[in-house]
Amino acid sequence: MKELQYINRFFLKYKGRLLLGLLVTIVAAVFKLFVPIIIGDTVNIVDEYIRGNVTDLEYVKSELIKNILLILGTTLLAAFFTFIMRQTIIVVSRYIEFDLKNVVFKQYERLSLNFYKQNRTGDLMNRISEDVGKVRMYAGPAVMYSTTTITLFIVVLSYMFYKAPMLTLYVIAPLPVLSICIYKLSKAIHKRSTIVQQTLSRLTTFAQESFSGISVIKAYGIEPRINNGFVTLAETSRDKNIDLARVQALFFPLMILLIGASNLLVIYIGGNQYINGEIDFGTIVEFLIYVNMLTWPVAIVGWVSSMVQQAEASQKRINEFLNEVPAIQNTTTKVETVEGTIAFNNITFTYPDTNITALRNVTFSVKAGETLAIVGNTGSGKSTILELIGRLYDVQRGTLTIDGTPIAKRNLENIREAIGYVPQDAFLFSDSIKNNIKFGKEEATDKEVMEAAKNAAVHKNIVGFSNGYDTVLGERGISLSGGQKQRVSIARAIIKDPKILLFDDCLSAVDTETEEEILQNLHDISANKTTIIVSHRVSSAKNADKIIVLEEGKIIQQGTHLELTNQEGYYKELYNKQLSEKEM
Ligand SMILES: Nc1ncnc2c1ncn2[C@@H]1O[C@H](COP(=O)(O)OP(=O)(O)OP(=O)(O)O)[C@@H](O)[C@H]1O
Repeated sequence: MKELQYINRFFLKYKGRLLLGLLVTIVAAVFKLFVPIIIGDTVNIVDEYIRGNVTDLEYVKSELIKNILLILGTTLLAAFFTFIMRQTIIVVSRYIEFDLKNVVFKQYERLSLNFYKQNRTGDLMNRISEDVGKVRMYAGPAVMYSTTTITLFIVVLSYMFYKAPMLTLYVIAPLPVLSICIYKLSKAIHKRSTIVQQTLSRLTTFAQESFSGISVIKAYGIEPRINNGFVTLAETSRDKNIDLARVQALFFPLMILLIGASNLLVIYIGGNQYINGEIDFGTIVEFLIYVNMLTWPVAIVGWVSSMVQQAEASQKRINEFLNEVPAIQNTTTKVETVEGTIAFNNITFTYPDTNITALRNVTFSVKAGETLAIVGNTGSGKSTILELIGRLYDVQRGTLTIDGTPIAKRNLENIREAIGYVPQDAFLFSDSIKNNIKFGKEEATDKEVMEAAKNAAVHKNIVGFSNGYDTVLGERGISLSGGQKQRVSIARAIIKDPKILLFDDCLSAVDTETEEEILQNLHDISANKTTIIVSHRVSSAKNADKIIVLEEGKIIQQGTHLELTNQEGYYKELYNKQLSEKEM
């Protein structure tokens, strides 16, 4: 229960509703007690009449009608309180589920990129849905059933002992056996359902990947192989489900068996006591109802304890993530304006998860409003520089300053607000093109969206679609070409009107003419912005105020286009190569 202590804060938050729920549960249990008493009383009246102790038929009839009305009234009240009980306790558990999901999601958002490298998406999804769901079962049904059981037990058993102590001892004897059996059965069911869940998730992942990669599967003609893979997984899933169903099928027969045993005891022992004149006939009937009333709560003790165990395991998994401290911390809440001067001073950076040293003693600076281009072979560390500026990772050796202050000492939120980042793989959401662009500025007007799209040279493509800017992208909509995606992603950065623009090789999929158009537009837009363009093309770099050339994490050349084309080296070679390709 140590891990589940985390949930106490939510119990405290909803204490009013919860207390009301518990109170109503107790009242509902007390009302349930009255029905068997009235039934017992009714049977006794009839018994007395049959035995000739009471002869006034009218009196018997009126007593019976009175009792029927009482039973009806009490049952209705018990039902009403049971309804209120569910409305309070179960509703509270839904609130707690909602709160917990939000807490986990917020924590996911706070965690750094490294965390996402170390944990699989499926696992993150499971903890926020499956595990939270299991904890809800503890916060709602487990609390409700435990309260019902405890109250019923105290109320019903005390009354039973008061009415017929010996008979009570006999009839409750099978109940602990029932509870232990159900507990063992619940554990076996839990074990099997975990396996069923795992096989199901493997099956879903397989199907999902097959659908995403359907074009590759068809192009390679490997449908039969994929089909066989699916059938094998489906067979395993079927077998595990059958295994689970077999154990589940034992649950009700076992309950019926043990209730039957208790009923027999009531009839046999109670019958003997009635014959001996120790109890009246109504008590036997009353006890029969009580035994059946107690069986379900007893069975539930086993079920609830297995539910609590599962919730404990799930909360432990959730706590693991909640206790994770984000690698990147915001050290100040002071609101700061960002001018955009960026300086790398002797920075060496190694990725913590792979131990790959991506940058070695890198030193350069860009003044606010200037444009810097970074060129270099693939894997030379270009993207890493942009990631450090966005503080997706913290610098380990050397210093990175923004406007002269080390980046770690600046307000992280302000830094990120000041950056418009276009990643190498443009990511667009399954939403309209307009909303994808507005992602950069939520309150942007349609005119601003169009303006940004024009500057990113994608407006003409968008208006060519039948739904224009409302065209939905992704699974349920159309897919854009690589170049179109890149340009929508550029529009998203432009609309933000940030102080720092970071373009990570985001013109690679557009033709040189469109590239030229976008660069021309950027030139106007970025007049007062610091712009860093990562590219493999000299055409993207040539107009920059400064160009740096990276090789295996080191700066091997830096200067302007003119300076670099006038010296032997990587840049000049690249320039000549791309020039001759263009002429061909
Ligand atoms: N998130 C990461 N975790 C671990 N290693 C990484 C990560 N990103 C990049 N690397 C490694 O760091 C090195 C530099 O990568 P980087 O992406 O900065 O190169 P790049 O110059 O941008 O390459 P490209 O032009 O192909 O995009 C590579 O060896 C790469 O394998």
